Amino acid sequence: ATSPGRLVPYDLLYADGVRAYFARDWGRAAELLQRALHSYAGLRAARRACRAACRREAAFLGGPPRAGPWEAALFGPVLQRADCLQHCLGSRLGAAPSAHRASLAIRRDFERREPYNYLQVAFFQLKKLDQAVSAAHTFFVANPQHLQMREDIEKYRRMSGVKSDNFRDLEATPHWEAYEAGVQHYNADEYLQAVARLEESLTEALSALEECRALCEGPREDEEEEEEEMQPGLYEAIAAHYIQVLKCRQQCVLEIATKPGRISATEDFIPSHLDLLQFAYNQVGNQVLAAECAASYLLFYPMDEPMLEKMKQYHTELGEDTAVTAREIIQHYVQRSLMEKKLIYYAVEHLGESFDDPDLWTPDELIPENLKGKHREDQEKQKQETLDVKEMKKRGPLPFEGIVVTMDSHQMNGTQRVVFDRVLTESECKDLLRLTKAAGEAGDGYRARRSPHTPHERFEGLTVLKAMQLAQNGDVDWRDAKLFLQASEKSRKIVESYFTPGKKLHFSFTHLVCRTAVDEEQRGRMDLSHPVHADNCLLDPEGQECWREPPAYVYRDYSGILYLNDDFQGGGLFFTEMDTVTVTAEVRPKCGRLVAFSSGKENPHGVWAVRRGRRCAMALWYTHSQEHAEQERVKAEEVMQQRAVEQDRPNGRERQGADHSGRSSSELPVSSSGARGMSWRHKPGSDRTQRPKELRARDEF
Ligand SMILES: O=C(O)CCC(=O)C(=O)O
Ligand SMILES: [Fe+2]
Repeated sequence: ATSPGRLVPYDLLYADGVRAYFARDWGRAAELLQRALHSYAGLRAARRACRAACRREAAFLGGPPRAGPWEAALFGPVLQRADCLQHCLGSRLGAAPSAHRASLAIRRDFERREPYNYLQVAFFQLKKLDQAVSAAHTFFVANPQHLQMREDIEKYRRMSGVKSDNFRDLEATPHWEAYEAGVQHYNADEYLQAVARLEESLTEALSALEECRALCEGPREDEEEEEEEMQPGLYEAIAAHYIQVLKCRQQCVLEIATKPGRISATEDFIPSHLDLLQFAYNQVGNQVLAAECAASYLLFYPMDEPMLEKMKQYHTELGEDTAVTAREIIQHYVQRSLMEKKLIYYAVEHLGESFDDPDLWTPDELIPENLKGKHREDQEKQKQETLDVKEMKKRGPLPFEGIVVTMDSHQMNGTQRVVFDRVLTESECKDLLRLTKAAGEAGDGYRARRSPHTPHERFEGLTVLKAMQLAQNGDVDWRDAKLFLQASEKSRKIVESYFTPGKKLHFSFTHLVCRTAVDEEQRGRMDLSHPVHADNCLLDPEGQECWREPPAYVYRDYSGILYLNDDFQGGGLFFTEMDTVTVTAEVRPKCGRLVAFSSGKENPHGVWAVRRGRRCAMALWYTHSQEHAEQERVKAEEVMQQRAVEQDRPNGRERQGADHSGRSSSELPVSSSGARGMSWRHKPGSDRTQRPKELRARDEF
């Protein structure tokens, strides 16, 4: 069955490979699984090649499209193409194409890169560490929510024999690699490199798009049989088929704009390339290319004011004689897309078809009346996001020197997220850690309890007022307590100036929190240190909604976490999509790092298990609402003030505690420490987070 030119169906190889895997025959499993992947790639390549070839042939045989109803012009070519495809695939695959039709379950497995999950284990057992690592990484890229694999990857990272360049994505799409590098350079103001990588990404994306489009053509021999109730006539069948193809082609935009492992696409992928390139070219002094990108962008959004403004500017700079035209490839892209959309919308209006337009730039006049409402909504949403991005560029300087923005929303795949570094010095972190220690040891029962979130950790929390009270009692150092107030205030200023310049942000709650791994209770642990939640609403992952109602702290507007240390294992903060399982960004805590984000449904987040050691951070919540401003802080500041006054007296008192005016701690309002609601289950039990299950026999496929 392995004669050259003849591909063994990948699902057969896969099934055998998985059987060998469960028989712990690692050598055979690895070989079969690799061959399955190879076959799968071969099959896709054959399809691409045949579709491209048959499209050319059909175009040739069909001649130029005749005038008249568009359906008629396509009547002949579609049938010819179907014939051509069968023939081409048959000769390339060495068997009837139907032999390569795998079940939906298996196709899904391959789309999710499941074979790499098995391969990783097999290679590991064979002590082929390099290959195990790249298989693990390849799987993980497409399945970032897979807890088991995450652990394996962490283990690999700690192994001495593992080189960092083994963490390779064997299925990486070139345009995504280039795009991410390009955007990173762009954000770092490295415009030369940005231009190079973004051009590369644009070229690769357009070529991936062509490949994807080619896969839409011809009979869809890889589809489940569609159960058609009524038997349509030939004419209707071909029209329906043709619309199918067009829709499929249009959806390709989404496919190239979706990064493996993410569920939603980066919207407006192609135009956004042009926008970024336009800016970057201008920055490096290449106005000609900047103008060309601007003109190309305007093909998508002819009325875009800022871009029209730039265009005017380029015209002036370059002289009116210099002709500025859009890129040909983009012209072609837009024209073709518009033509296809027109046909699809015609069918939507007259033939009862439905269509989810993946583009946000589709001109209004193309969209049938009854669909306009939804389309407008989408466009509004997109506009808001574009504004967010532009807003970002406008952000004023941070109110403190030395602080850097390490990651912004874009790099964190979301909205209203940011990471600052160097908010605290090492010595300030040390002082604050000492405060947490001393508070924990203070003899007034303020001791670590089981975490409200997990039995595998202890949880200590200290409020600002409690810190002041401990200082008054002489349990902690006054200066450390004061630093607690100051550091949190500094963070507030940073967050305010970054997210809401000119609009006052009040504290709503301040909590210095340590999470400590309970020794001996970490084995087989699958839960999180803090389950995925949003800070101001109750996430409902099934309904994809977030309820702004008690017990959620609905008045919170922004959240900040200021980290104090990194000498622990696990404990990373991560963000997810609304589904609570698709991880979109991760932040590794370390001294002086402040992560801040809006508190709503756009920022579900959680904390990975703390597996060893103690993780301390200041959790900070802010609100625009004066009436929800943190009362404890007002009192804490009063205590500070009073202390300062007393120290100024000629015979200033002792360093700490001696002036305690007889108030007992119980008279002070006690904060509601600990559980802050919002404890939606993480779903480690779902299939996607487990090892692959045994496959069913092939005839059940
Ligand atoms: O400690 C962290 O990194 C996040 C904690 C958190 O999300 C919370 O307390 O609401
Ligand atoms: Fe939170």
